[in-house]
Parts: sequence; structure tokens; C-alpha cells
Amino acid sequence: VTMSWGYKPNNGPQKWVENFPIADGVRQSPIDIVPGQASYDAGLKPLDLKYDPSTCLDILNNGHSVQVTFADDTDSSRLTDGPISGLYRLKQFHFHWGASDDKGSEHTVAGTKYPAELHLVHWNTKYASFSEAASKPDGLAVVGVFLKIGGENPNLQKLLDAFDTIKSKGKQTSFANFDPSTLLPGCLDYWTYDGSLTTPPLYESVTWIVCKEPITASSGQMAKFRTLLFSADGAAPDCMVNNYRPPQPLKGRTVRASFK
Ligand SMILES: OSc1ccc(O)cc1O
Ligand SMILES: [Zn+2]
Repeated sequence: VTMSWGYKPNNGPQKWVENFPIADGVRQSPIDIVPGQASYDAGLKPLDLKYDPSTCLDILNNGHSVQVTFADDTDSSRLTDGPISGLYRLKQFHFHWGASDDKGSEHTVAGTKYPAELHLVHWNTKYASFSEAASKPDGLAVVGVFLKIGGENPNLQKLLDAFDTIKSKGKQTSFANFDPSTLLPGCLDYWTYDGSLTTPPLYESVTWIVCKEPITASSGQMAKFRTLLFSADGAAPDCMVNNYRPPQPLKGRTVRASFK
């Protein structure tokens, strides 16, 4: 039986190019961000993020990550300004994390790995839907937020409390009135560059907006992420850990900073 893509040696990031040749493309993500090599751009606007908790629908284990999905039939939860033009609607957010606190993020900062990374995925409303936007060069804008080990994060805990009901692949449960802005750092200084989805199909459609300031999670909260399973109910339990793609070649791209 053919395996679908994953994060193991036989179906992981080193193998994705076999079914998704764009894996070796010119604007792949994630990357290692080297602050000293980023160019400050005074023309970059502050991010304008406005989220409506009533657009929060459900929380899902999709077999690759845990994902919270939003109603995107109106402009209620959206991103404007920052490096983008126009209005991008929030579709979902999800995470990437490691088997231990010393790794897990996709982007790295001068080689530093964080224990996890949050991705808030938005699509350009110049297109009719997320699916249409997902393959366009200006289709998506993803805000990345690093997680570092620190104090207990009460906002993150609201998500973690739902994990027992979505332990295995394909499980989904309703998840209402969650405000994703509670997962943003106080300072919204960011780096931005043109990149891709970090999971197959790896479309080169993402304007990446990576926040400089991490949010915190306790080590116990990180352990809770690791109780999720890649595997479906009834299959041999396979812990959902190390669901991160390593940094990809920059291939001449410029990383801009919104801050000095
Ligand atoms: O893992 S990254 C990623 C995954 C799915 C998506 O729709 C957008 C993304 O940036
Ligand atoms: Zn992601």
C-alpha cells in the first residue's frame, strides 16, 4: 500500500521531491533567518491583524498537525498591511513541533531551533477561495510565531484541553469562540520573504511574515503536543512529533526586516 507523505525517513522531507518536484524549487520554505543579513525596509507597514472569535469553527488532527479552522465566508478575521497589499482572510492555524524541547520549529534564527512554531494561514481575497489562492504566487500570507519554553501559556492551554478528543488522525471536534490574537506576541516586529507551503504540495504561494518575538509555552504544555498521534484510531500508535521541514536553500532571496 503506497504511503502518503509524512516525516519519517521513508516518506519525509528528503523524499517529498519524488512526488512533489517543486520541493527543489527557487522559493521553498522554511529558511534559516540570519538577522544580520536581513535588510531593514522602512517602507514595510505594521501588521494589521483583526480576528473575530465567532469565526472559529473546529479543531482537527489531520494526520500531520493539529489545525484550528475558521469560517472564511466574510472578512471578519483578516490580515492587511504589513508586507502585503489587499486583504487576506484567516483560514486556519496549525503548529509544528519536536520530540524534545531542543527542536521543532521550521524557520530557524541564525541556526537556532525553537521547540515549536505556529502558522496562521491567510488567503488573498483577490481570489475566490483558499483553494484557488493556494497555488498563486501572491495567494497566501502566513504569519509564523515561535514558541519558546517559559511560563504556562493560558491561551494555548485552551487548545491543549481539546487534544484528548482529537488524539488520532481524522478526529475533529467543534471549537468555538477562540481568539487567535491571544497567541500573538506583544511586539509584532517581523521578517518577511517570498516562500512556500512547508508541507506537500509545497506550493510557492506564500508571503512569509515571521515574528521576531516568540510566545511562551511551558515544557509540560509542549509535552501535551507530543501526546497527539500521526496514526488513526486502531492503528499502531505513532506519536506526532518532529512534524517540521528543515530549512531550505535561500537561492538568492532577500529577507526584509520591519525593524532596525
Ligand atoms: O506548513 S505550512 C502550511 C501548511 C498548509 C497551508 O495551507 C499553508 C501553510 O503555510
Ligand atoms: Zn505550517
